[in-house]
Amino acid sequence: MTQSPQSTDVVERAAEVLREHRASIDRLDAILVYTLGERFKHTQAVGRLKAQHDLPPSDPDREARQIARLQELAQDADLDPEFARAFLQFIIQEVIQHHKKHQQ
Ligand SMILES: O=C(O)C(=O)C[C@]1(C(=O)O)C=C[C@@H](O)C=C1
Repeated sequence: MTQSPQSTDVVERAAEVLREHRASIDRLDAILVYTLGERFKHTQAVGRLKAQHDLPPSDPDREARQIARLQELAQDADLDPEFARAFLQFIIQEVIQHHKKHQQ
């Protein structure tokens, strides 16, 4: 079956909807980046504190509580909890590498 060409109106409306979604995506990406920047400021301070007081870079009990909490939040937010877990784990691994550098 051949498709009938779409009217200019339909094509323009689709382009407008796409533009609107992309504007929201750009705004949310900026929020993510600024939020991560804020988070890393706190974890850098934690890293210095841990180095000063000879505390271990990682705290698996704390991580388990964070992951459980984030997975509940993810469910409420209609986000895949497994994705939320993997994302947090990825960030925490990066933080732990930073903490280790403070201790060298
Ligand atoms: O809370 C800490 O002790 C941290 O070092 C921060 C943080 C995190 O990024 O949230 C990182 C490493 C730990 O294993 C647990 C949590």
